Amino acid sequence: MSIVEIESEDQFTKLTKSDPTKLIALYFHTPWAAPCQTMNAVIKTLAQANPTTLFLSIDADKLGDISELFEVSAVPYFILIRNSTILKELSGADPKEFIAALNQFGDKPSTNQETNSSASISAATDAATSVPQESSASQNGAHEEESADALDERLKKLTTAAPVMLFMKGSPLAPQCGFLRQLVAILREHQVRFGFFDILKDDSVRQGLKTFSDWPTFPQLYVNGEFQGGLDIIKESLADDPEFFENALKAQ
Ligand SMILES: N[C@@H](CCC(=O)N[C@@H](CS)C(=O)NCC(=O)O)C(=O)O
Ligand code: FES
Repeated sequence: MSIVEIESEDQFTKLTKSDPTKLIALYFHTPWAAPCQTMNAVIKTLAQANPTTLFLSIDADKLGDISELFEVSAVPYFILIRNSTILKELSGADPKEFIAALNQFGDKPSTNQETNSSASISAATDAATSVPQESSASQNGAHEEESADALDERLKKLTTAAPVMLFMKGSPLAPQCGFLRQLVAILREHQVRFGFFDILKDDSVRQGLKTFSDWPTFPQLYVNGEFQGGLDIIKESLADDPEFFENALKAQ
């Protein structure tokens, strides 16, 4: 089964109810988020390699009601469902995590398909080098010898990966501390769509960003590649200007 691009809520309801025992993979994305561009290719490959799984692709901006139903506040976002039960939720552009979840909950593909899929999946994974969350590869030492310049370059890319980028501990659905929870709530309240990076997955980014932004703590919020501040500063900025986010997004 290839991937179905959802056009309406009705179509979504019909498809998700048609065969409850089938594994359904929801892929939330937006046209503007750079990490989604990479994941689009990965998802296409995975849909071909896992014909028994129903892949539904959902534009989170266009289909806000479905996104709200699943409390999707950042993209890319994945949800695996079977028998109307959420088996797994994943956020961020880490193809490896998604592939592992599919292997865990999906039906095993035939040997032939397995060979094909692992080849193309690793190609798709390689393509993800410059996007957020991929750098969790540093956990396995992939960035061990990263020079100061290379880190600086990577931070520049990360801070501009989406118009609004939040550097946080954990993910928007599972913020790992109260400061993060508050800032995520503020962003939701103002209906700001944002990309995020989990700094707990990459210590080089965690430490490097403190120097890069000249700011010692997290959360850190970037708009159009410009550092805006941590939680307290964002609260102050909003008190001074209720349209702070709109204005920051307009400024180039
Ligand atoms: N008042 C700060 C609170 C942020 C804060 O104190 N964060 C700490 C604890 S989450 C931090 O990031 N420490 C540095 C680290 O964990 O690397 C703000 O406005 O953002
Ligand atoms: S992780 Fe402890 S206060 Fe944020």
